[in-house]
Amino acid sequence: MSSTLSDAFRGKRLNLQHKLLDFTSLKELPDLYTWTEPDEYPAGQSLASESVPVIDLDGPTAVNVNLIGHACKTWGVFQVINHGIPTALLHNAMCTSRSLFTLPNEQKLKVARSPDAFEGYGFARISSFFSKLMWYEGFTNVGSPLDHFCQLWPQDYNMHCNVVEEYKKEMKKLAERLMCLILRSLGTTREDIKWAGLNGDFKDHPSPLNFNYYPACPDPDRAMGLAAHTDSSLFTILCQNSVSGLQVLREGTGWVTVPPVSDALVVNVGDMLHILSNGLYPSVLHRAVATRKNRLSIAYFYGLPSDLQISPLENLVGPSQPPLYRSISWSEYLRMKAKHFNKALSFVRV
Ligand SMILES: C=C1C[C@]23C[C@@]1(O)CC[C@H]2[C@@]12CCC[C@@](C)(C(=O)O1)[C@H]2[C@@H]3C(=O)O
Ligand SMILES: O=C(O)CCC(=O)C(=O)O
Ligand SMILES: [Fe+2]
Repeated sequence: MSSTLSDAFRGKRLNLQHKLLDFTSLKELPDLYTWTEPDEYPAGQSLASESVPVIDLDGPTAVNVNLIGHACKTWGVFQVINHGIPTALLHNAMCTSRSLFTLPNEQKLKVARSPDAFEGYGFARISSFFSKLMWYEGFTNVGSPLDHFCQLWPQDYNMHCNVVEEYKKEMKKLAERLMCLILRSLGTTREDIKWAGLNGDFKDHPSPLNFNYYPACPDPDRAMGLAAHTDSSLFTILCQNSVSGLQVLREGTGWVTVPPVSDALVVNVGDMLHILSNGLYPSVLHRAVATRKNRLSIAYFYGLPSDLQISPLENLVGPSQPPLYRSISWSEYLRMKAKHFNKALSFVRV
């Protein structure tokens, strides 16, 4: 990860001074975890006609493009099946994640994210915007996981490193494929976009991986897994285990659950795609609710070369549709997000 990206979080103090809880032994919700933030949004009605689109990537490409465009525009989220990532790899990545979070606290704390750092183990990064803590543990990886994994698993680090490296390689391939489809759905191609690279290869894409763990909660209705937020990425590819907890905000409906579908991956629109599409594909507000069962997810944030300036696509702006956002780099945007959280996009609006 380039230093400019990690700089985004420099000085953003996280509540790491709080003692880590041994979640497994708790029968009641400690006060610090009793979520008191008012929920501004109603719970969604699960109408059969209103479920998050599931897109088969094995289908004819022309269909995918339209379906993907429609899903991005109207939902900001969709699930993909037949995406080409081996089931065994998804399973192994989940096993590595489970193995990480079930290590003793002293072990996990060896790789604790320091207040200024980008990578490592800790509370939800967005904790600093709330007075209460989330029922959550996370681990962020950007470059090679070797240093951290050697400390976590002095014996087995190699196996876990291989899994994570392979997972990131496969995610990158899928992300590039999805990006092409998304660009086509916006009426452009990656050949038309300079930053996509001369050979059509997206170069130097820092794409952080976030391992998320929501331990079984004794009182889930009064706790919060991960509070409502949008991602800063172009889009995020999320692998979730079989425990449901992810919800997206749907205009006119409220919170809608994204049900775990076997072997499917969830794709959600982030703020950089919102800017690139001139607001046509809005980034989706989402959250993870606390549950009575252990829940795991792995988020791959498909980013942009850190210092590259992006602005709304040329073919989407004109005299009748001026650009709604100024040009900005991902590293500058991450800095704004770390400061203004869910209001960051409004600071980029012209
Ligand atoms: C590049 C990143 C995006 C992210 C911050 C991170 O360094 C890795 C974690 C990501 C995450 C996950 C939870 C919500 C979020 C807003 C946060 O604070 O950390 C996102 C960040 C983001 O998308 O801006
Ligand atoms: O765990 C989930 O379902 C959501 C995770 C998430 O939103 C994130 O990592 O940004
Ligand atoms: Fe997210």
